Amino acid sequence: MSKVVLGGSFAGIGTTSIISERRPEVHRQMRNYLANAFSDRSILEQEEIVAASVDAFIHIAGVRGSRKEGFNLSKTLQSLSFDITGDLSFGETFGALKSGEIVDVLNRFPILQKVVPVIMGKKLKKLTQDTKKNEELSIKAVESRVKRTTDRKDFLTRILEDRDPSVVSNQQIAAHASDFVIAGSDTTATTLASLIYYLLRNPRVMSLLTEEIRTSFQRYEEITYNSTASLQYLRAALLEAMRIYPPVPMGLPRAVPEGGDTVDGVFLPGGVTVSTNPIATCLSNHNFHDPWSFKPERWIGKNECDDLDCSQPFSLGTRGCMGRNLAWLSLRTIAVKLIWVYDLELVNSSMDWHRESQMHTLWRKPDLFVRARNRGVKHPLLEIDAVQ
Ligand code: HEM
Repeated sequence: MSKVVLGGSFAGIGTTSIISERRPEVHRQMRNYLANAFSDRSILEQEEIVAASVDAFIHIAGVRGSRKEGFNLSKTLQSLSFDITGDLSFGETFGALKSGEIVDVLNRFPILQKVVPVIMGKKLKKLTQDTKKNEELSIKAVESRVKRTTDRKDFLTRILEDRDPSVVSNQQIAAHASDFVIAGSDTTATTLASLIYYLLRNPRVMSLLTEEIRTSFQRYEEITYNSTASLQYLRAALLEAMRIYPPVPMGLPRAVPEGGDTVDGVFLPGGVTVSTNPIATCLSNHNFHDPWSFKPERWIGKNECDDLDCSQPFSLGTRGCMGRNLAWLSLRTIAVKLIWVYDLELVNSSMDWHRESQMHTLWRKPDLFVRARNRGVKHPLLEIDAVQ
């Protein structure tokens, strides 16, 4: 059984959701009726919606990143992942990338205000504290998506297809939808920020990954979920980024079942809360050789030095991440498109971004200013005169 982990929406108005629901049987039912929205088939259908936001991000990276002062990659990735999860969950984009302001998103979707200030810091909290709206706006967004006749393939497509409205209300769907944004946006943005930071601090690794990416594709349009699946060094670099900087850094609480149980040779009475701390397991030299070094090679071929199973960024078991297919779609296509088009450079090369990060349930990530220079790719998307 799990406690509320990354927030959990709507509990205040009597609706539990996939993250906040604690009764195993009810939670299992929820997972069953949501599973279809996250299947491999659904991910392929959702790819077009995801790609629209990724392409907007690639354009913006070129416009803003070509300046001497660079652009804040960490914040822009946060906006991108908000737009992707919002678009899939509520049937409309939040527009965070274009407006450059996550505050606008929060005013439209106040349910997110509970968790986002944890991630983004006090300044944001102050900007949004006057908004007294409640969950109604999220429900309205779902209702309007339910009424609309559309052939767009988002999470709601499958959820609505499979639902019995007498069992799963619009309010229930809105609660899940808010959870998807909370669970899927910061985690994806964090992994990519960690990846790019560590690549820029490790030129050898960056050059191997760049070689793999640039020799695999002739045209931008070839970069897809399926075509990036065979990139072994990319997969390894992403796994290493999630090991060295776990996107969900807190120990996820689990209750020992009634009657007690034995964990690692120690008997624990029922009801006791246990957890495994990802930072401790991923950065312990008992589990990983030279744990503070960024070495994608750990994840390739035979490895007798590391206990790779100690890094479980998506967790395991009945509460493990439902969105991992979607996460891989975003992680792979964003990283590949960025590196295929641009040569990247840290603006402040002496900054220790990892050391300056703070953990407040999730990560409070410092700014990460990066320059992005087009290596000579010609594509209408990359013309620097439209969106800024
Ligand atoms: C790199 C990206 C991601 C990472 C590292 C990640 C990690 C996790 C972790 C560790 C959990 C487990 C919580 C627990 O065991 O209690 C979780 C749960 C969950 N994740 Fe993800 N996640 C990612 C992306 C996504 C995305 C893109 C979505 C969908 C929009 C998503 C949806 C969910 C949901 C719905 C749950 C709750 C599952 C349940 O309680 O049954 N995640 N995620």
